Amino acid sequence: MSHQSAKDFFRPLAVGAPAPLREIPARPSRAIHFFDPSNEKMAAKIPGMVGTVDVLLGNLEDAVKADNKVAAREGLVKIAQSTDFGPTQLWTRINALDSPWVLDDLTTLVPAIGEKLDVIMVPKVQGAEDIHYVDRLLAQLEAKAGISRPILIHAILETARGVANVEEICGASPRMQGLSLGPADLAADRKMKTTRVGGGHPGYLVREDPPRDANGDTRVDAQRAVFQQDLWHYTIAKMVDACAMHGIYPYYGPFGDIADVVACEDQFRNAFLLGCVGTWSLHPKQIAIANKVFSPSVEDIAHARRVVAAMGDGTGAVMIDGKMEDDASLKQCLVLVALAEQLAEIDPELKAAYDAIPDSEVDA
Ligand SMILES: CC(=O)SCCNC(=O)CCNC(=O)[C@H](O)C(C)(C)COP(=O)(O)OP(=O)(O)OC[C@H]1O[C@@H](n2cnc3c(N)ncnc32)[C@H](O)[C@@H]1OP(=O)(O)O
Ligand SMILES: O=CC(=O)O
Ligand SMILES: [Mg+2]
Repeated sequence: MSHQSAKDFFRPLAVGAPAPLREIPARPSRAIHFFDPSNEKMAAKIPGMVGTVDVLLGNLEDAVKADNKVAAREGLVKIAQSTDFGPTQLWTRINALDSPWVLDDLTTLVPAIGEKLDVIMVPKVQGAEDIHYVDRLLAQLEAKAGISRPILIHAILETARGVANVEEICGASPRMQGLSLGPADLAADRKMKTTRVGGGHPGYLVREDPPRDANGDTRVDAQRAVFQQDLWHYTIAKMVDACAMHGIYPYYGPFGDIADVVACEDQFRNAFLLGCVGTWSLHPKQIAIANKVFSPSVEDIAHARRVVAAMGDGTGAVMIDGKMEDDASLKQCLVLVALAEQLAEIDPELKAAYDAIPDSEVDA
């Protein structure tokens, strides 16, 4: 394996390409909303969705019919050129690197709309070599088109090899913005015996121990509580650690049961609690769920502010409501407070809710 020297890591990979970023900005991205630019009805709704969602993503890969790949690419160019995205980020998901479409995706999109594209999502990433390929090609295309700032890369974690290589993927380029879990492709690649797009499975469970009868014999046939488990816990946790280590951002991915808004909210919340900053939205009704889940609750912010106020210079230990707080719990509270401040800047409703927290709930 060859190793790049540290001094070369932040050098542009093509003469005339913009300088790589040293830090990936923490921009709100609670929902990455997918649309198919070749679907005229869906595409017509996109300009009206600006400002209602943190990220709009023109999807060119799976879920776009093979016959519509060119129309999707051209549709995205048209929408991007004719829309002012204001505070909303514009992302795209290109086709897989081994597909017949991806080269044209990149060589078309960067010159046409590169100045408006914030992030390119790359599916089915297997290892650092896939990121290096896209990195160099983007630098060449940016240089040729005179793009003023680097387009960032987001990888989908959806192959067993990608999961095994997750740390090297995160650190493969200063363009790396983040990772999303791709539970549908990952399940297929791992040969999991499921048929769903994300979410849980009733067969993946643990069962309460059997009771004993008067003779002390176990009654395995007795009614026993079962607890459904999270199929995605291991991968999400591994992804979160790899992203945190490299200063980039982890996201849950798709939740395919559009009608089950309750389980969708649960899956999103598990990801939020484990450290993810956002998720995908496949249908307009998933945007509100994502925005709610990935914004800290008013109760959490009230508590976090109390801890910050009580902890003074940030050292030592205090008791609040019978619980010990110290430097470490303060740091968790500061994560939530910083996120709330960032979201309040772009979401007036959230700002009003956080501003309405009475001082009496904050003063220790
Ligand atoms: C495993 C993976 O790779 S996941 C990522 C790839 N998958 C995707 O991107 C899927 C994106 N979403 C979709 O294709 C669609 O939402 C579907 C197929 C899931 C459901 O579509 P429909 O059956 O049309 O949904 P529904 O009838 O509820 O749509 C209601 C309205 O919302 C619109 N709509 C649906 N999805 C979207 C969307 N993602 N963005 C914008 N508008 C949408 C519909 O056009 C429809 O408009 P109308 O009221 O003017 O008729
Ligand atoms: O692309 C997403 C997935 O789950 O597969
Ligand atoms: Mg996939």
